[in-house]
Amino acid sequence: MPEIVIKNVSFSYAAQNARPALDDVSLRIAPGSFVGIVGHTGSGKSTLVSLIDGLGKPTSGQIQVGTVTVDAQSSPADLAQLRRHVGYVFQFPEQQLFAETVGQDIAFGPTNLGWSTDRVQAAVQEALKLVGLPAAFADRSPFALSGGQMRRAAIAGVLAMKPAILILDEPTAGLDAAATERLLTNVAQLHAAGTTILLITHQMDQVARYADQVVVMNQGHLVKSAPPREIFADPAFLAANHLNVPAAVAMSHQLRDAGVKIDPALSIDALADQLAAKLGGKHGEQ
Ligand SMILES: Nc1ncnc2c1ncn2[C@@H]1O[C@H](COP(=O)(O)OP(=O)(O)OP(=O)(O)O)[C@@H](O)[C@H]1O
Repeated sequence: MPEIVIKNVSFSYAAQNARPALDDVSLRIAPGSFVGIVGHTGSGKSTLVSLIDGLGKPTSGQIQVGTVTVDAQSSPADLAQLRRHVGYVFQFPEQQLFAETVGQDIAFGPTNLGWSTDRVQAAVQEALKLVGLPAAFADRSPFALSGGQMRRAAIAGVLAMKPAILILDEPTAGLDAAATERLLTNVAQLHAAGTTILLITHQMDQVARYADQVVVMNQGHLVKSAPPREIFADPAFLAANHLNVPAAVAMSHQLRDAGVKIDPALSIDALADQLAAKLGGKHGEQ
């Protein structure tokens, strides 16, 4: 499983840009981590993950994924090497569905990797299972599915290539509560099976529930990389970085850390009571 090491990476979209999209970012992500990447709009989250996927090269600094290292001098072929390890689910991935059937769509990536027909077909079926779609959906038109099902079919196309690192850019945007829950459960299962997850989100409850490391971006800078308990425990830091963490989310995270299973239907008062009982009753004073 590859480690990700980002060393002093800066990136500008255009030389005349007053402010680089990424400014001297350094970060280490251990294999098998679940990383939540958060920050205000335009803070550099998508730019950061797109460089990890080799979609561009750093203006300065280095990105290492496993044994592959890229920098400002790297060739397109070097950048493509990064992609061997990484699957990138773009925002609204269903907009990229194009084939006549779901099966053909999912098969596109594995076929491009040069896999045999049998291996591709097995990967298609496995990917459908991973996202919880019935095997028979392989023969359906992707455009005859619900919005949530289309999203899952598109994600299956990325999973079929069996990436060791999975990037998800706001994967639940526009989904209802049930579809959100199903999708995040799938992602948690992939993580449990060893996949490194990089989740860009504005939903702090998703970070609280799943992430073991939170990367906070602000105006192209990486301002902090730490476990959620550290990030959520500092209201001044949260406010300074425009992170809206409802009290219930912060509390539910502390309870998760303390080993308590959270009932999502609990009111904030009930959560506060549980937290006080578990952690010694100090919470209400903060
Ligand atoms: N293709 C592009 N060309 C020029 N500038 C860009 C391009 N994409 C992003 N930027 C700029 O780079 C900066 C970082 O953008 P980025 O998309 O990485 O932020 P983000 O944190 O992912 O934002 P959001 O939460 O809105 O998706 C912003 O100032 C943005 O305007």
